[in-house]
Amino acid sequence: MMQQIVLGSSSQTRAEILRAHSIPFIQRECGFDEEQLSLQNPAHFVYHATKGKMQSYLASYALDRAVLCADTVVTAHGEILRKAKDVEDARRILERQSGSRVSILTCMMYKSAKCEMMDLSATHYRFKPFDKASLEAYLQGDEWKGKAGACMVEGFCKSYIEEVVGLESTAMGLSIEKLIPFLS
Ligand SMILES: Nc1nc2c(ncn2[C@@H]2O[C@H](COP(=O)(O)OP(=O)(O)OP(=O)(O)O)[C@@H](O)[C@H]2O)c(=O)[nH]1
Repeated sequence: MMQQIVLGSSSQTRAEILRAHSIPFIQRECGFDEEQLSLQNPAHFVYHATKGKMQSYLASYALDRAVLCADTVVTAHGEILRKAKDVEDARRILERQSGSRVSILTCMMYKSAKCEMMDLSATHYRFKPFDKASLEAYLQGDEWKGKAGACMVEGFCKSYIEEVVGLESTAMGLSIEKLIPFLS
């Protein structure tokens, strides 16, 4: 029986990925504010955000269970695209990705009494131009909220994928295939 871990993240997507792989977990917030980071390099950003989340978690909780933290950003045209502030911001962020090459970077840090693991992976897409009416319909809903780049590679973006290099799980926020070997 796999040991229960702590998902140190409020992300529903990450929780769904763990559930889909039958990994027992409880979810705890880390309370780290990424807004304090002013890093332009996306890899540096997700690394320091994940490190901050892990440090914040360990300052609040004992290591009674293994803990997993992660951070994800989208980049397009050299710009880091994070979570949209409102629907206008979501429209701007998604239009930057339409018909473009987009990379989604996820950093994960896992710490247990036995081992520590850090993984930083990227998944690269080339999207066809987004259909304007479909984009507006997507923006009228709530699915884009709380998601890096307002995008859903398994949802709205899926039909526009012309090329992909990397794991879908990385693009969704948790490179699960890289984590599983470390789980007891
Ligand atoms: N469903 C889905 N979620 C995505 C996709 N891309 C990014 N996300 C989610 O977007 C969020 C990125 O924001 P983060 O700051 O890394 O994490 P968070 O959701 O704020 O949660 P914390 O770990 O508590 O900070 C995560 O929840 C990712 O799982 C995607 O293509 N599909």
